[in-house]
Amino acid sequence: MTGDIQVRALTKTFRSTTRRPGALGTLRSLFNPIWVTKTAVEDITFSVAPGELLALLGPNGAGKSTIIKMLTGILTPTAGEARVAGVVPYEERERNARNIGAVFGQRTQLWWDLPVRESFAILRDIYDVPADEHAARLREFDELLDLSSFWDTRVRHLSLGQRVRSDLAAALLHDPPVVFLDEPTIGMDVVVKEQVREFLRYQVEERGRTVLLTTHDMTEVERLAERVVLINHGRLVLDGTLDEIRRKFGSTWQVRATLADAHALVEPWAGVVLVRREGPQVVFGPDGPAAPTVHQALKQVIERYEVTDIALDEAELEDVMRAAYVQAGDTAADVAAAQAQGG
Ligand SMILES: Nc1ncnc2c1ncn2[C@@H]1O[C@H](COP(=O)(O)OP(=O)(O)OP(=O)(O)O)[C@@H](O)[C@H]1O
Repeated sequence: MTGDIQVRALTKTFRSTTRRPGALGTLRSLFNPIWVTKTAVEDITFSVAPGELLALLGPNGAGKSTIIKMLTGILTPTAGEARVAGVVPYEERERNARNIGAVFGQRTQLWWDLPVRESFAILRDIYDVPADEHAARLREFDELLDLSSFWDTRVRHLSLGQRVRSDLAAALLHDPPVVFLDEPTIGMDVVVKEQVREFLRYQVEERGRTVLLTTHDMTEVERLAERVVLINHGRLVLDGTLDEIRRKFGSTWQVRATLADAHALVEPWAGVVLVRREGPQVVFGPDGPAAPTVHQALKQVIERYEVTDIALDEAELEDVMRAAYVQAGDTAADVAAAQAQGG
């Protein structure tokens, strides 16, 4: 089972009408509407390898859902193209549907008035899954998601956590190689969140599924993703591994060391400040744009001092991402402005 996602120069603009102010204006707008164009996704290119989990991140309104809607075949791009497991989703919606599973944390795809297990049976028939395969997969999902404790309950009576676990199982029952998850754990308690993350990790690592995940939860990104794509105002601002992004933007590290000699002379050096000192305990931090990476700093401390213990605190991913948006976003804006001026 393999599936990859290829997105090239993908663009989506929405055209909608807006009203003029006042009652007369509203009336005039009925006969002579004002059209406005909104570019939700602009010239986005990225790919996800088979068996990889990529987190697609960005602030509210950045364009994440619009990208997922094009990849699931719900929307057709204005320009550019996308392929999911070799299929152009908006040209072959049915073929694409067999290759993908999708979970939208904010709404269910299940039949509201039916017990969960009946929804599963309907999906088995829709996707022509052999009965023994269906039963085996359901057993596997039950082990990881504990579905049997509530699968005879009507969907409308499920808690949020139970509902999303059911949605996840429903999305994967036909064994799709590619899975789209739009904020799957939003509003869940920590225990259920962790259960869902374990399930997703299993699906990627053991079942080789390709996953595109959107989330605002940085703990989730840290637990699940190796690579992230950041978008802002519909444009791609960054594509890299978490390590690369931390190295580039995570400048708020601290290195804590215990010196062998409690009275040793300690002085800052290029790009590094002494944050605190209490006897043998010293804490170093980054100083300015020329600061070393956390790994370089660790090495420099060991080279300079005889230490009996050393530890490092990395920046919270949330802070790293904020720095990435600001710095990478500015760079992207500069590049776009230079291109617009023919520079
Ligand atoms: N059908 C539509 N018509 C007009 N504008 C739209 C439509 N769908 C989305 N947009 C606009 O496109 C932009 C991107 O929206 P999108 O839902 O993709 O963002 P998002 O990154 O998923 O945000 P969130 O994190 O809030 O879910 C927004 O400015 C939104 O208002």
